[in-house]
Amino acid sequence: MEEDNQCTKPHAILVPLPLQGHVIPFTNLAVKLALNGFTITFVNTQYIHHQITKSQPNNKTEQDDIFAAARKSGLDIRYKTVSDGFPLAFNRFQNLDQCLEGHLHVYPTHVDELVGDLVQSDPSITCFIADTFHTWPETIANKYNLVNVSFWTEPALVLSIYYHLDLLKQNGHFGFHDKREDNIDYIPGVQAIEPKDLMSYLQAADLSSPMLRIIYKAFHEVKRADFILINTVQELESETLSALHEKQPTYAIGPVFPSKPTKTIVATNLMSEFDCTQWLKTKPHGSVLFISFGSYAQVTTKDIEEIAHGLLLSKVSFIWVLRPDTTSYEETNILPVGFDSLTSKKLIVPWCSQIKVLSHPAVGGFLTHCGWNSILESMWCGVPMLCFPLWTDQITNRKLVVDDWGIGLNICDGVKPITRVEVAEKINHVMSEKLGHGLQKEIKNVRQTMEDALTLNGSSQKNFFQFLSDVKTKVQTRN
Ligand SMILES: O=c1ccn([C@@H]2O[C@H](COP(=O)(O)OP(=O)(O)O[C@H]3O[C@H](CO)[C@@H](O)[C@H](O)[C@H]3O)[C@@H](O)[C@H]2O)c(=O)[nH]1
Repeated sequence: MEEDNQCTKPHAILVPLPLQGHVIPFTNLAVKLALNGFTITFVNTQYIHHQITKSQPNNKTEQDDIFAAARKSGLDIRYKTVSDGFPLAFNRFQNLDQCLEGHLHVYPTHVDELVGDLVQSDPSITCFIADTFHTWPETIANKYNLVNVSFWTEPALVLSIYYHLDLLKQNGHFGFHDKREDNIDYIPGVQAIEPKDLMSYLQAADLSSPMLRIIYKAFHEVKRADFILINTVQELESETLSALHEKQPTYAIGPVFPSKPTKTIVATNLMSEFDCTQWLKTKPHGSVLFISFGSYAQVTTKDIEEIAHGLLLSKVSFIWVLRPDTTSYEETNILPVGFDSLTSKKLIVPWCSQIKVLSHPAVGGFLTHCGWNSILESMWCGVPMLCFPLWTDQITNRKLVVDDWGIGLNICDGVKPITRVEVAEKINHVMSEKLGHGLQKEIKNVRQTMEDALTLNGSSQKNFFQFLSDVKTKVQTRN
């Protein structure tokens, strides 16, 4: 019996991109797979592991192994760390290009070595689940005869655009200094989209940046994956998903959250969390605006100043997550003079549990940089958004939120700089019961769609079970 179980129980190695917005959905996926009979070996970089343990309240037993509590609860999740090639003290964000070069050339060698050791010591390992942004999954999966699964942590729309870079190039919308400016209407499953809504990397002038080289390689690589998992919902992006599915087996399994999103048993925070619960308790229903720009995007001091003044003009209560590196790695005093004085209307924190804050009934709006996790969490909590996209997929995600789904507003038109008056106006629109009624109605529908997708017969659950079954078949037929 034991032997049979060993043979049929799939064992997957999971390797997220070493960034907060990727580690969170990967951790949730690990738990979801383990709850459904997988053995998991989860691999974080030593740097990510160090950041997580540093951010934990003292004396927590899971400090050395973030999955210790999950294992105690019966889940078979093992934990490994790997070097990304840089010393722990190296500032990866401040030296982004150097860090990306390392990710292209050094990090894969370490992952390869680790996977080789793991596979040799444990032949039950059959499956390799890596972030789509990694540039080497095919090589490693092939070398060790593992089923190759790509996990995409952004919307299907964004995947589809990267997937069809060749079409964008052929049609002159990408890869040229004088690019076409008309709509892009030839990507399978994607409605006509304006070039200004493309991800920032595809709008950049430098065509040989390390980031673009990663993109070329990663989206060449993904085409050889056996399966693609996407953290989205079928009903929200059905045409795009169908078109992708025609190319490769693609499964929309989102939102990939813990079963109780506000009570996760695995530590993932890279920064220490401030508890906002007591403060929120004192606020009326729907009266608080939450503001966060995710884990690493940077904002100009000028924009911070306009947002700060806009907040004061709007007169709403708010929680603002201002990471110490929000504007730069040197500047710490970024708020306008006078803004920082304590009033009961505002709470400024370096980091908090975003999902806990968004789930609180006092929160009525979210000024967000449009990271995909933030969007999924806001939709799940039924909180309308004010969109302030900064770079990468956030630009394209904004289109989904504002133009396609009608669950958010633009903070500005994206051409002219943001102004405090406009910021205040938009905040009051989103937060007003009357003016924000349309947004609230739409977001309730989206929340229902997500909830339905996660029921036993819902699309995400069915897709997930189909994936489990397909992966098992594939494992059995590996040569
Ligand atoms: O105080 C905070 C702020 C954020 N979060 C969490 O951190 C995650 C942030 O993820 P996301 O909103 O996606 O933003 P980024 O950290 O910027 O994520 C990166 O990864 C995402 C997924 O690939 C992309 O969509 C983004 O553009 C990219 O910047 C979310 O789960 C938040 O709940 C907290 O828990 N507390």
